[in-house]
Formats: sequence, structure tokens, C-alpha cells
Amino acid sequence: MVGKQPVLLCFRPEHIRYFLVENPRNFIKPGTATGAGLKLFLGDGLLTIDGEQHRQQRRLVQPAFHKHRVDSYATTMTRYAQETVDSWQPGTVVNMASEMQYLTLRIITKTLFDVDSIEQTRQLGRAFDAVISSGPQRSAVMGRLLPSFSARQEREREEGARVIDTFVYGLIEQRRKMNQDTGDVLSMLLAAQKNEPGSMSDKQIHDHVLTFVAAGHETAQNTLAWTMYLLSQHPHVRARLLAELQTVLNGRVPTLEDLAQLPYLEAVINEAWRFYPPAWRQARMAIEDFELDGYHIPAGTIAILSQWVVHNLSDIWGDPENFRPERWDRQSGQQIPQGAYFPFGLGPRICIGMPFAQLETKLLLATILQRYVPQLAPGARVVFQPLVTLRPRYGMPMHLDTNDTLTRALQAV
Ligand code: HEM
Repeated sequence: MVGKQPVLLCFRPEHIRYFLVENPRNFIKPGTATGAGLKLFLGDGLLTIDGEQHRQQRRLVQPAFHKHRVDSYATTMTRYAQETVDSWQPGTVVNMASEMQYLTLRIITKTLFDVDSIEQTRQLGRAFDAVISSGPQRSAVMGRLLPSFSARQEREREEGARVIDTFVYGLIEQRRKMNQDTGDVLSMLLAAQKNEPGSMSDKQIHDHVLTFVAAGHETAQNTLAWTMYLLSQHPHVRARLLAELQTVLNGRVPTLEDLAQLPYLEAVINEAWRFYPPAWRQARMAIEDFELDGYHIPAGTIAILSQWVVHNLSDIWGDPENFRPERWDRQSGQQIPQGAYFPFGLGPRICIGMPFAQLETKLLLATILQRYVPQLAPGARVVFQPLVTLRPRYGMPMHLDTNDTLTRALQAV
């Protein structure tokens, strides 16, 4: 019990399957019932609605995330990644967490909403930081276990939320005035509003836009920062990855077509998602009583499902403490039972942005590593901050070694 709230901690793959794949209709997101947690910030976006409303809205927005559509974003992703890399100076230290936040925010606002303003992106990044840093305080269950935040943090959160709201409503307004289909997600939402009266309120569009921007960059930025950290701590893995990139790309910018030739790149990112899952826990609340493992569990119970824990079970993974991309090798890798690995969730509410994130993280990492081999800066403190996502608490200061290091790294193996 947490206070008067019955809570169930579920840490086995079969439990993950039970809640997410086999019985999703008996469970809702706790925040949608209590109005707490992410619901406070994201309102009625796809992440924070349930039942029939969720099924209807997911059907409406799904086409924007089909693979062929997402694939068409590849050149924007690599172009922006190159611009970021061009802005760096060899031999300096950058905070990789905020660099990746800026880059992934730029990509999401450009690809999904056709917005490209450097100043606006920086401002939005700061606003999201302020809002997300105060996230757990308001979460339905976890917030009660964590210390309260100060009045100053609360003011910063409110100011952050205001900046984000102004951006989103401004975007909708601007697009309405243009009255033109630009083929992006926002056009699709506005068209649905026009063609299917009652399907989409203005507030609903606002909440979708906000959700896509928030969910679409926060998790990807963490993936990239953690993956670069892991590579800097595992020179053998890094050397093998750099060798693959050199063989296939030989210094040129990666394209969509190249990705099929880069299986180790994919394995490194899959392993990073196992090791440091950006979404480290999910929660579900029972609508009706249910039976699990012979126990009768009452309606209203909140189940916490944790990627962080399940991705580290030694009877499943053998050596979970080792960062070992080889376990993802298609021929010689491990057999992984369904429910043991779920960085994007599972079942009907699996992350709608998964194809986007898979494409983006591979292209960005490959583009960056063509030019730089980032090393953790001396004296950097790397500490987890498990908020809505798993963030590095003090950022990720990294020294930008150039590709000469590549030769040395390869020789070191
Ligand atoms: C590494 C990147 C990402 C990770 C690890 C991730 C993880 C997740 C997880 C675990 C869920 C399920 C949450 C739950 O059911 O409780 C989810 C849902 C969702 N994600 Fe992602 N995500 C990522 C990238 C993205 C991107 C790029 C977008 C949008 C462009 C996005 C949009 C969403 C949305 C809208 C949902 C709600 C889907 C629904 O309930 O129907 N995510 N994500």
C-alpha cells in the first residue's frame, strides 16, 4: 500500500504480457482516473487518454507514423545532425544531453509540424526541462514517495508550461491562417477536425501536438546521451561500431538505405535501450477485480511495470550487468521471451513513435560518430535522475575527440 492506494510491483515478463498484451482493456493509466501525473501536463494527448477515446484518436493519427512516412524524414534528420556537428569545435567539451535535446527537438518540430526556429527550439528546451524536472511530484503514485519541490521550482514549472502552451496554440493558429495542407501531422489533425465533425476539438489538437513534441524528443535525447556515454565506457564496443561505420560509410553521411548494412549499430542501440531504458517504468490501474498468480486483486489497484527491473533479470539475460550488443546478433544472439524487453511498451498502446525513434537514433549516432568520438569529460558526475524518463542528473559533459581517435581506438582492440 502507498497511503490507502493498493500498489502491485510487477517484475516478471509474464506479468508485463498480462497487463500490456493479454488484458489491456481491464487497465487504464492511473493519471487518467485521478487527473494526476502526466495528465496534468499533457491533457488529452494520446499518451494520457484511455478506452474508446484512445482507440478512436490512435486510429486518426496512426497514418502519420507509418513506416514509409517516417522514412521520408531521414534526410532532415541527418541534415540537422550535420549542422549540430558542424557547430562543435574539436577538443572542446559539450553537454551532450542538452546538445541532443536541442537536436531532437529541432527534428521533431520540423518533421511533424514544419517549424524550424533556432531561438524557439532553445526556449522550448528550457521550458520542457522546467516542466519535466517537477514531474514526479505530481505523479499518481511515485510522487508520494518523493520529496516535494520548492516554490521556485513550481514557479519555473508554471512558466515552462506557459511557454509551451503559447508555442502550441500559436502553431495551430498560424496553420489555420495558412489554410494549406503541408502534409505533416498538424495538417492531418486539422483535416480530421474539418472532415469528421466532433472527432477533434481544438484542445485535443493542442494536447496531441504537445504530447508528440514532449514524447518525441525527451526519450530520444536520453537514448543518444546514454549511448554515447556507454560507448565511451566500453572501448571494445565502440571500436567495433566505428569499424562497421567506416567499412559501410567510409566517412559519408548515412542514408536510409545504409541502415540495413549496419547491424551492429542497431545492436548497440537495442542494448542501450535495455541497459538504460529512457522510459523506465509504466503504470496501469485495474478497472475490475482480477486474478494474477492465484491472487485476487481488487479494482483500483495500481500495477507498476518497470523496464529498468525486467531488463536486468539475470535468469533472462544471464549477464545483465554487462553492456553487450552481441546479445542482439540475429544469428548468434540471445532468445528473448516476449515481455522481457519493452523499451517502447507492448500491445495496443505500444509507442506510436517507435519507427521514428529507431530511425532517428541510428541516423544521428552514425552521423555524429563519422566526425567525433565523444569521451566522458574528466571529473564528470554521471548520476541517474529517474523522472518521467531516465535522465542524467548533471547532464553529460563530453570531450569532443576527433576521428583521429578512431584509428587509435581501432588499434586498441
Ligand atoms: C527512444 C525513444 C522512445 C521511447 C523509449 C519511447 C517509449 C514509449 C513507451 C514505453 C510508451 C508506452 C507508454 C505506456 O503505455 O504507458 C510510449 C508511448 C508513446 N510514445 Fe513513445 N517512446 C519514444 C519515442 C517516441 C517518439 C519519437 C514519439 C513521437 C514522435 C513518441 C510518442 C509516443 C506516444 C504518442 C505514445 C502514446 C501511445 C498510445 O498510448 O497509444 N514516442 N513511448
